[in-house]
Amino acid sequence: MSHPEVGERLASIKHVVLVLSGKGGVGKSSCTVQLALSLASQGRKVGVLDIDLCGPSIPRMLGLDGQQIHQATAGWKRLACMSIGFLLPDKNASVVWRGPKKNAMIKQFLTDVYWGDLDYLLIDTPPGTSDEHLAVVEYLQEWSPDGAVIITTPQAVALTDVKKEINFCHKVGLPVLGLIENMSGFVCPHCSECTNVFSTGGGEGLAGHMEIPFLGRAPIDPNLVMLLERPSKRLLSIVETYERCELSKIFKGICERLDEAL
Ligand SMILES: Nc1ncnc2c1ncn2[C@@H]1O[C@H](COP(=O)(O)OP(=O)(O)OP(=O)(O)O)[C@@H](O)[C@H]1O
Ligand code: SF4
Repeated sequence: MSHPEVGERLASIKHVVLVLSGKGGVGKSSCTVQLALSLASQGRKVGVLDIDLCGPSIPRMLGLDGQQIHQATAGWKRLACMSIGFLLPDKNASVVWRGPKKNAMIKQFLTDVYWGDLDYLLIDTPPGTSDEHLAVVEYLQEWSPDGAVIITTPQAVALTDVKKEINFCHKVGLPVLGLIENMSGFVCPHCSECTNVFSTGGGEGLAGHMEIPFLGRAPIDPNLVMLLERPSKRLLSIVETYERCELSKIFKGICERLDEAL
């Protein structure tokens, strides 16, 4: 089915990138947020669309829980966000919907939200391949999204699911822009010794094997947890706080490689 209204609404957006993960809890939403913060701190206009309808975490991570405002502009910096989390009566409300209702919600997000000019629209998805993925891929089909970034942790059990995710992308004709290995070791804040809690290098090996770009590896960083658990109430001040976090240097490199892949 044709969806020209989606194309019209997204016409002023340069790049649309989906963020996917095979398994839950590997840090997909926090990597989406870090990509957004990193791009915003480089002066890009960034929007984040959260289509993890049953577990939206982007509003909480950006400190927007319970707020109506979901866009902030300061000078050249611009960060916008849309999530079902803004539409629920409270943060403990659960969404128990079948496929057609989820599809309708995603279509509404893609046709009704006015983003204005954006350099990047990052779409955070649920783990695995579900109704939400099929819906977003179908609605974006004619408009041709740039592709997908896949998040994994280094251990074998997560990597098996990543192969499935890559195969899904191939099946639906979604280019894989690259892979990020998250939670790749823990750097001790006292002695800077790196302990490979979940082993390391598995993501890079898999990327080589599947012939997709490896965007980089991000270690476990307690400062990120603090940043995302207690974000500032001003949307753009989280960009400034993140710039002081060690992980921001790593994500700067990841964003540069993402730019190259685009
Ligand atoms: N590199 C990291 N360093 C420290 N904590 C991290 C890192 N990456 C993710 N986390 C933490 O791990 C938890 C899970 O991350 P997140 O919610 O991003 O995972 P997810 O893959 O999106 O989960 P879901 O399956 O619910 O969509 C969060 O509390 C997050 O702050
Ligand atoms: S040396 Fe080992 S135990 Fe000591 S602070 Fe570093 S990681 Fe922790």
